[in-house]
Amino acid sequence: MAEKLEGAARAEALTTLGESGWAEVDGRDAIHKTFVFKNFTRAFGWMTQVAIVAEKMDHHPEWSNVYKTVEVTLATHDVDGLSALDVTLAAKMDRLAS
Ligand SMILES: C[C@H](O)[C@H](O)[C@H]1CNC2=NC(N)=NC(=O)C2=N1
Repeated sequence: MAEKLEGAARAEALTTLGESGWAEVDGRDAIHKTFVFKNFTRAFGWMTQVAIVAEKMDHHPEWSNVYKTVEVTLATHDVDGLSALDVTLAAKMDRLAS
């Protein structure tokens, strides 16, 4: 079971994530980022790669896709907030998009 990210560890993680465009969601302990790709094929290809990573982690994004844009929200439902799993998945998403 994941542990809820709190205190200094949470603040530090949010600072680092903020540098790559992740922001806290209003009214919910979750993070959000908008990924914009060159075209639909790139966006969907990235989603496919992320889906495999997410399934291996047993940690799944909330996301939607319109053409070349993917809106992503990450949270850990089991703890009703953020955990290290969200930080790890966010970093993997960034790396696969770069
Ligand atoms: C039973 C299963 O391991 C859990 O429901 C997993 C699946 N994927 C998950 N994904 C996310 N984002 N949060 C969770 O708490 C979560 N829990």
